[in-house]
Amino acid sequence: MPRRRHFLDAANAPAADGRDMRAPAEAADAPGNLLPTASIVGQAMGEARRALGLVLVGAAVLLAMLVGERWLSSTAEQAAARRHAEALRVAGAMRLVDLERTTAAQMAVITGQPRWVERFDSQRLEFERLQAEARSLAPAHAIERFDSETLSATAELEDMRESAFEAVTVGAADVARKIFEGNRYREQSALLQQAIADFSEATVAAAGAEINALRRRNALFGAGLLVCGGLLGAFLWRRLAGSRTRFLHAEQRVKHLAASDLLTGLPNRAALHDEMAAAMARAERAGTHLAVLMIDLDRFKPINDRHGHLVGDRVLKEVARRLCHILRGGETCARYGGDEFVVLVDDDVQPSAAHHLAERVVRAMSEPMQIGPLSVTIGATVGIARFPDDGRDADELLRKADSALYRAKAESRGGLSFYNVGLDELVAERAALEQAMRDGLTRGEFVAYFQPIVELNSQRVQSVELLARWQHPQRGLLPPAQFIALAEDAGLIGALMLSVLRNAFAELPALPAHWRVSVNVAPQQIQDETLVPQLLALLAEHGVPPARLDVELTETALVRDTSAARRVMRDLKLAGFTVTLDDFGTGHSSLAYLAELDFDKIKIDRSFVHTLRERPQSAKVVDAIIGLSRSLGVPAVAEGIETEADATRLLRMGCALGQGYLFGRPVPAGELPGLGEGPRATAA
Ligand SMILES: Nc1nc2c(ncn2[C@@H]2O[C@H](COP(=O)(O)OP(=O)(O)OP(=O)(O)O)[C@@H](O)[C@H]2O)c(=O)[nH]1
Repeated sequence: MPRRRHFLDAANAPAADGRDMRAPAEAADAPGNLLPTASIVGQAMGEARRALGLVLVGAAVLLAMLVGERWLSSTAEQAAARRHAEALRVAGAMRLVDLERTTAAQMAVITGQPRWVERFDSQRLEFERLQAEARSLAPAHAIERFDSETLSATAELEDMRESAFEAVTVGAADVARKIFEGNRYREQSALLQQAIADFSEATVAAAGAEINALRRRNALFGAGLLVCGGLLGAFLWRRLAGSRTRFLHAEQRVKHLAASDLLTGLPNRAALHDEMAAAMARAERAGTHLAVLMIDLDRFKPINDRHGHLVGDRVLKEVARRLCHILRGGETCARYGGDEFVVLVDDDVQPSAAHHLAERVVRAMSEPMQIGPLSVTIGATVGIARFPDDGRDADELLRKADSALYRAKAESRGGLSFYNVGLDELVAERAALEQAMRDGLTRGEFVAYFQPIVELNSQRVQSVELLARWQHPQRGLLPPAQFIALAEDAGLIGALMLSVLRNAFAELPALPAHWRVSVNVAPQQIQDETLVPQLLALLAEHGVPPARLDVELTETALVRDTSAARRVMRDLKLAGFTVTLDDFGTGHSSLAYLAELDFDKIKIDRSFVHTLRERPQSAKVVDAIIGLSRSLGVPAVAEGIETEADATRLLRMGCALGQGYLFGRPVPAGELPGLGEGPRATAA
């Protein structure tokens, strides 16, 4: 199954919420999808702002922690280093003072001089001060150990020194020496010195350990901070990456919306131009062909008029859906504006393939659409232009496709046409004519002509058919064949009918009061719900009773939209008009349907009357129509009677009324009375 797509597939832009833009109608159905651009941008900006805020807060917290930790740890480390240096100094000083004190004691014993005793005493005091200082620096376990190890040795050494110094004082230096040279004194001195060394070492080691512990803690804290920073960074990175992704999605979505038609979800005109430019550049390089199909819906306006714009919108969405459904790879579609769509075929397309695709489009559009409880039928006409033959840029190609569409519309709704040389002039000419017609309407250039309809048995005028003529300022008097189709195409037929009717009503006082006036209503007007109210308003304006107006509806118009036909028939009859079935025999309607519509007259198409004598088939058809009118209880009117023989034959066949050059050509109202003077028709 080939892939269906439209241009925005190229952008491959899924909505942030996951909706697939390849389902145009559904996408546009989603509530809140009409103006989401601002909120999408706002959302993404909010996300980005929040993520940035988090980054800033995270970075500030990390920085504060880092700075605080650096400050605290450097302060603690400095204090520990100070303590360590103090401990080293005090330990050294203690060893020195202990040495000096021991030396002073030895000297006191050796020399017997009391000044060494005094020296010893002062060193002892200094040692005690240093010991107190060391205690303030030493860890508790070292103090405890020192105290327990030195308590007895200190006391014993004190006693021995006391005894030795007393002996020195009394001149018994030998006794003193003996004490100092004794094993006990040596043991206790060594023990005390060892304890002092251990104590100093433990104090210095404790200070060093404190520094090391601080450094370890700092290293751990730093590592922790690094891990936290890393985690926070990773978290923030993910948040940032997430909001970046959302931002990119939002950006894509905004781009997508800017390039798409909000109602149908299809690419819009700007996107179409971009896509065409890209496709043309590709085709130029590859030397291939492109085709552009300009599609205009037929009879779409009456859907809006009759059922409202919401139904019209749903029809447009259904059109978009059907288009997407029938397109294949290399074929893309866009809404060009209003009820116009464009299909671009980027597939080295040959004319026959473009023709085939256009036919598929026309067929798909003419299938009835179910819109809620309503079943509506529209149609489509297609104009085709090709690259590079018809145009070398997007604007030119679209213009050519539009010209082709214009001609296709002019020829027949539901048709298709290729652009060809000379079409531009034709289109320009039609556009000029259309403008002239609009100007002519405002200037009242459309005048009323009347053609009598007579009773065939008495040849008295029974009514007159109102026929429009265009009093063109340069081209003179133009017959309806030269402007009615254009007026229908340009949507001016309603205005034209009212303008001619207004002129006709102004002439009515000059005509016999019992002459009725027949007016033709175009097929499009059947769908116009304002038709009957407008007619009534015009009649009221001129003081003409509705019973004086006979409305002629063609069989073809009645079969095109049967529900509109039933409604307009009902409204016309309720308003008091009579209704004639025009051009009967050309529209393939069913008899049951015609019987149901309750006509007041049936007109036999002139093509049967003209060939009455040459073609037996025509005589049979005319006979059948007259039989039908008789069985429906309404008179038949034969159009286009030009000879006496035809008039006589038709009368014999049972036809009650006739119209044609035999009884009078269409003339201005002022010339009608002349007919009454002639032998064939007399005003009653
Ligand atoms: N509901 C709806 N109607 C729209 C939108 N855009 C344009 N239109 C109507 O579409 C109609 C297009 O006019 P026409 O092309 O003359 O209508 P039409 O009946 O298809 O005429 P033909 O092509 O001659 O058969 C106009 O009445 C616009 O108001 C839209 O988005 N929604």
